[in-house]
Amino acid sequence: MSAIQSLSPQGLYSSASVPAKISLKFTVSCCSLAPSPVTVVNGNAAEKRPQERNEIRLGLPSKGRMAADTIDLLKDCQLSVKQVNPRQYVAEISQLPNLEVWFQRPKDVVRKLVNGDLDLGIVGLDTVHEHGQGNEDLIIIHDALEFGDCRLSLAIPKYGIFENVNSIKDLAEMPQWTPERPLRVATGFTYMGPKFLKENGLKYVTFSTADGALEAAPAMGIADAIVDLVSSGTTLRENNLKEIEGGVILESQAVLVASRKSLVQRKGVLDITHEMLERLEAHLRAIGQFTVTANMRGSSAEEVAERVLSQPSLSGLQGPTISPVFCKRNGRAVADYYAIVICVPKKALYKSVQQLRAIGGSGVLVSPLTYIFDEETPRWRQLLSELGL
Ligand SMILES: Nc1ncnc2c1ncn2[C@@H]1O[C@H](COP(=O)(O)OP(=O)(O)OP(=O)(O)O)[C@@H](O)[C@H]1O
Ligand SMILES: O=P(O)(O)OC[C@H]1O[C@H](OP(=O)(O)OP(=O)(O)O)[C@H](O)[C@@H]1O
Ligand SMILES: [Mg+2]
Repeated sequence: MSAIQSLSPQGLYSSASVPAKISLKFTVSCCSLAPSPVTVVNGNAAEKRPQERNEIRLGLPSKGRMAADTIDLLKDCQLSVKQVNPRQYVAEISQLPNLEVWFQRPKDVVRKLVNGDLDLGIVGLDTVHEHGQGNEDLIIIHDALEFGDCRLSLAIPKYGIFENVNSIKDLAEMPQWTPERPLRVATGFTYMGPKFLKENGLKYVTFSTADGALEAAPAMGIADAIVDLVSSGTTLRENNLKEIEGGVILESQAVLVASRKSLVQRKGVLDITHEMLERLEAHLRAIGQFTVTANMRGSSAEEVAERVLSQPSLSGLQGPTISPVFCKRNGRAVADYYAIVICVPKKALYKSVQQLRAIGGSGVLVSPLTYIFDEETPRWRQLLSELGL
């Protein structure tokens, strides 16, 4: 987990800060980062200042590919978002009283966190970086919610003058780019795109922007390169474009992000954050694991434990649980068999089953795990230390 790093506001190419040799075609659509205005009627605030509200606000994506996955993830954490109809932008989570859920476009979630109109949000890391623009009030609470995986990448055509260009260094060294004929880049990432190219030594660049289907721009002759999100790579491939070495700007997935000010100053935000973090971590840890039980003949629990621990994939989370399985013999309860219970990473399941069999395990049962609650989540400890608490 980390707060947003190395995105200093100086990196933004505003018309005032763009180096003379780089011209920008687009106008960066600018949101006001100042607090919402307060209407004063007869000397009283007619509208509550953001700082004065009592409710805690969580912003979730109202539309797009993140929306459904966010609701599903919360549901899997037993946090069901009650939205009466899809056009209603406010909802609640009955398990978290005093929390209001507000559905907003992902970029507006970030803007409103910065403004103080939201306290917490779930969006892609790319959106946090692009629309947070290095604002130090934003703090990433959970950096890997395991959906919305993609990367922000620079891509160029596979053909023509780019045929042998395979790295960002090659691209920067191309003699074609001059003040009269700069590299033309199409991107919706008007903060991160220019910042990245500048940092990588591209001197003569212009940018244009569009809301979608950017991959068409090079073939249409509108741009030489694009900066856009890539997931499977299909859209790039289908449009004869390629990524190049050093051209990945950011690896992204869904994150839980908060306003540092809210966490520290607004009553209850830290408690709700703790509960959400615990539920998310318990669920996300569990989905990568199976519970495996097996029976094993042995003379004692210790002897069985030694056999189990001799295998590299069978140590479980904190070591195996081994319990005697009793049967009645000559009127006495005796244990010839022991039941072993371990947690196994999903990826290592088959290897673990093979190892269990190799040491005499039989009747192997595999079941999914729903939650793994640890004593305290490392992300919580790290958050407290980042907040200086
Ligand atoms: N191809 C993809 N695969 C996986 N995740 C993606 C992909 N494209 C985008 N994302 C993630 O989903 C987020 C939302 O993307 P989406 O296209 O739904 O909304 P948006 O681009 O913010 O909205 P709009 O296109 O209306 O401006 C992105 O910020 C990114 O984190
Ligand atoms: O690598 P892939 O799996 O092919 O995904 C990448 C595409 O997904 C996103 O587009 P989106 O579907 O959001 O469409 P839009 O940007 O044109 O609205 C992104 O802008 C790329 O175009
Ligand atoms: Mg899109």
